[in-house]
Amino acid sequence: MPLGQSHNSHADSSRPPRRGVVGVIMEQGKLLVIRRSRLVRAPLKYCFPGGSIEPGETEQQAVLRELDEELALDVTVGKKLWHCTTSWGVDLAWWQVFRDPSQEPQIAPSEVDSYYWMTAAEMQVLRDLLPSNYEFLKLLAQQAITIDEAP
Ligand SMILES: Nc1nc2c([nH]c(=O)n2[C@H]2C[C@H](O)[C@@H](COP(=O)(O)OP(=O)(O)OP(=O)(O)O)O2)c(=O)[nH]1
Repeated sequence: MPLGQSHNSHADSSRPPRRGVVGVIMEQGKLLVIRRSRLVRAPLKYCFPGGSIEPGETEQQAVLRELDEELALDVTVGKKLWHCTTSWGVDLAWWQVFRDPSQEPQIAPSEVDSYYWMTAAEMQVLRDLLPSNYEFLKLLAQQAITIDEAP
């Protein structure tokens, strides 16, 4: 959501908690990481592609839409990897996603500054990662979360 637009804040307890999705793509041991644009909340932070679930959407439909909107990727949604509530009170579902590797991501600059392929270890030492992502990476390192190889 661009800056300046209203959005649901966890300070406003009269609204239901916001729900979001994250799409995790792993290829040859590397994760697809985005750097958020300077126009959105948490500007220039690193995270996985994703965003809010719109009314009437399933989690999988929201993952498909966000990967298309942010990176112009036409993906296949795999298994649900994790679920958490972020420090902002967002109910966040983490899904594994597969792309056709011949399809290069094309960033939507209003939402994404840049993208990177990183190992979990490289990602874990980023200083500007969204907080819940450290927890995700810790569980991945402990093999409490397992990501399937691309088919
Ligand atoms: N995209 C994304 N969001 C994350 C991650 N980790 C994490 O805690 N979040 C939080 C930040 C937001 O509160 C929420 C949804 O993501 P967002 O900020 O990108 O999306 P948004 O609400 O602006 O919605 P949208 O306009 O893109 O649909 O999930 C992550 O790895 N990727």
